[in-house]
Amino acid sequence: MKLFTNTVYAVVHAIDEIFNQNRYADKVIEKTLKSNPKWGARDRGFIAESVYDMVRWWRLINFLSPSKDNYQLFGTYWLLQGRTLPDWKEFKGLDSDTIHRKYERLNNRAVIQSIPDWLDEMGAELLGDKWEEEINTLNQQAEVVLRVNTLKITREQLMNRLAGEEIESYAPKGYKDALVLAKRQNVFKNAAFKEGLFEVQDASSQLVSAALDVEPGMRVIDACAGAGGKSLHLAALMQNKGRILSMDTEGWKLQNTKIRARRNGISIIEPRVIEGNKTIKRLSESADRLLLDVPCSGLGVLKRNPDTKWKLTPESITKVQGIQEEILQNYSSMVKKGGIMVYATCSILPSENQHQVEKFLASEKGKEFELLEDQKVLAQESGFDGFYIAKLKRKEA
Ligand SMILES: C[S@@+](CC[C@H](N)C(=O)[O-])C[C@H]1O[C@@H](n2cnc3c(N)ncnc32)[C@H](O)[C@@H]1O
Repeated sequence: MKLFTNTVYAVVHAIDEIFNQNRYADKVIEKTLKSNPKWGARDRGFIAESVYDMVRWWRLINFLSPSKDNYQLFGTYWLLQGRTLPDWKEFKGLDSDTIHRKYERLNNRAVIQSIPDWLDEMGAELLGDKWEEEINTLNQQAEVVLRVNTLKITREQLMNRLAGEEIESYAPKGYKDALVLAKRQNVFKNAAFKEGLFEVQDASSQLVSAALDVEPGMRVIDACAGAGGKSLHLAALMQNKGRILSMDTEGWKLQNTKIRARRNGISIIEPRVIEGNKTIKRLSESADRLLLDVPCSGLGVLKRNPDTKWKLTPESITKVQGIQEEILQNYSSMVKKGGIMVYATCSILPSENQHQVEKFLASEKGKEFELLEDQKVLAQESGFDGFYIAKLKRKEA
């Protein structure tokens, strides 16, 4: 593959913004791609993939040929892929054999997997012999998964429509609304997306709304709705009948939910900003179904957001665990007696998952609930993102 100065410059510049200005990789990539409308699909693919890959392998490439110069680091990444470099002055001094020999001699797992030492220790402690395979899987590129908007189209119809545009996909077993694209590509410009026929949502994430067993006509609360991915799915499962209160502490995220609901042809979603405990108290015992898709470390979605591993710290994980605990304690009162509550994270750490549910069930508030089932979705087993989904019932009396 031939390298071009302008697209390599875009990658190097984006890396500088991510690591030196502490910006989110997805936002930086979005801005970079917008900066030059003349780039075609191949250029865009090259930029996005190279930036994500360099972020993913940042510790490893810095170990193999330490440098402050992002061109040199790009060159190391490129050679590590088994590719060759052009004769540019920016790549002077880089030698493929030296880099590969150093790589082959490596025996430190945290460096090989390109993660911080603390994360390797925490993962090994909490996941035992499943950790190595899990982090290995999470270091791979994510597939593009669509969730069919069944309010507008069937999965088969969408598959055929996309195939007509030479976008091949397959229907993964066990995920009834999902389609996986055979080749990674940006589908947000596709007419079918603009018509609201699908959303981009990982297959594991699609298990969350399904676990709530919603029915048309129910009153549902999605208490950490964010941009509304799960709310939209819930609305489709309810055939757009009933009411969904999509709540979040961040009002700007709920604005996105509104836009997406309109595109999806959904009218039953009502966004509501959480302004404090009063908002929650007013909704006491009002929901047939309650979704707590709580903030978490995001360690289950490292494939998609590789920069998470450089932004997280053991302290930030402890902090988010405190928020999860509070949400379980304070928000669970919103579900009616006899109703169902789902607690979900996109984390693979038991400390954010089953340990939280165990702690909740042992507490005074938790005594009113029983655990019906939980799914510990590891990326290595599902092939998709890592998730945790616990389904609890509020006892009748
Ligand atoms: C995992 S994300 C939700 C993703 C969303 N459900 C979706 O499917 O797109 C967690 C959300 O919880 C929100 N959040 C953080 N603290 C909260 C709190 N105390 N109460 C409610 N939401 C909170 C965050 O703003 C974030 O949008």
